Amino acid sequence: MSNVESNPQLPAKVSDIFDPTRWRGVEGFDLEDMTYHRQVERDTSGNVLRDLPTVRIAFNRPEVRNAFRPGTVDELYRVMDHARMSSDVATVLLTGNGPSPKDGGHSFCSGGDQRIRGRDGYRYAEGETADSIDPARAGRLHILEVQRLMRTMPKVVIAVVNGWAAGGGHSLHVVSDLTIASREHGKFKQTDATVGSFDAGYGSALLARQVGQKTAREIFFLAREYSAEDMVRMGAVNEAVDHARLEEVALEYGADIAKQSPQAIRMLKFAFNLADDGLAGQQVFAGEATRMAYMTDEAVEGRDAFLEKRDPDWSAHPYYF
Ligand SMILES: CC(C)(COP(=O)(O)OP(=O)(O)OC[C@H]1O[C@@H](n2cnc3c(N)ncnc32)[C@H](O)[C@@H]1OP(=O)(O)O)[C@@H](O)C(=O)NCCC(=O)NCCSC(=O)CCC(=O)c1ccccc1C(=O)O
Repeated sequence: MSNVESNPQLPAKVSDIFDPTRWRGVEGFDLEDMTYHRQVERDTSGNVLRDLPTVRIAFNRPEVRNAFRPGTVDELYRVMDHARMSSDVATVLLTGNGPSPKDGGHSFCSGGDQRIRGRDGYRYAEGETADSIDPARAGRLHILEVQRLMRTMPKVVIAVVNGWAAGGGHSLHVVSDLTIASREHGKFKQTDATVGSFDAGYGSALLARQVGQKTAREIFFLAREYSAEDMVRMGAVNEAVDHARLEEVALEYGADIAKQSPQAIRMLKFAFNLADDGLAGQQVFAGEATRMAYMTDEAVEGRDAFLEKRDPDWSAHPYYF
């Protein structure tokens, strides 16, 4: 064992392709269904030298193919929002831990946990099954709130599909900015309609933008299984990668993203979203345009003139054309 690997500060190896030397656990979260790690640089003894700009958020219920229950979605929202508000984070990797200790199956996410699905949405439960549902708490469909957060956060979200992406898990890959998938274990299947559910928002309409109307309808209406290579051909996945190298390649993507201007990345992300997101997309794009305007001397003059109770002097600021 090398010096690094024997360092007790290393996080637990939460997944087959997780390299503990590249990460530290993010403190302050008491997580049951998710894991949350920050990329770090370590010295030869394994001590952290500095944080690097990528975080890793992972589903941690591999025994049920990383299906999500309401508590999972609560945790996912909290860590995703923390990543959104961390001003030195450029890229979020969303993935699944595994393989399953029960049968060795690999999964990214298999969508809503069908065992605790009620008539009003997914129910909070003490245990794993329907008999432990909390009758006092209403059902939730708040994975859609996570989708909106992923879509509107000014960072690049990469789905790192290490196994099954099914149902609502398929939708999470669709709403991610980029997707890379395991050549051996990455599998895609839109099972919503099979279980009487339907993502009639990003999961279907945005998918149609990515792969075309006929192909998107095939994916939903036939609920067939597709490989990572199939999805690359269709245009829904950026790259199929050897399983052993999947997280390494994801970090290479993150390193390339970190070389670009943060402002350019967020303006580009919001520009890519704008037409499909309508006025909500325009609002997000326009908010960033306003932030940039506030950084100019011209906007500072407007604010200062108000505070100094004088007319603004725009003479130094031409009508650019
Ligand atoms: C993913 C599979 C294709 C994998 O198949 P396989 O490798 O053969 O494994 P299995 O033996 O089937 O599964 C192993 C083990 O895991 C359990 N399990 C798997 N998936 C789930 C699940 N989603 N919920 C509960 N349990 C699950 C399975 O029962 C086995 O347990 P054992 O005890 O060991 O028997 C396959 O597993 C599969 O098809 N899974 C179901 C996929 C699915 O239908 N998901 C739900 C789709 S609906 C949805 O996700 C709604 C989400 C949502 O909230 C939403 C709401 C409104 C609008 C939009 C959305 C949105 O989609 O986001």
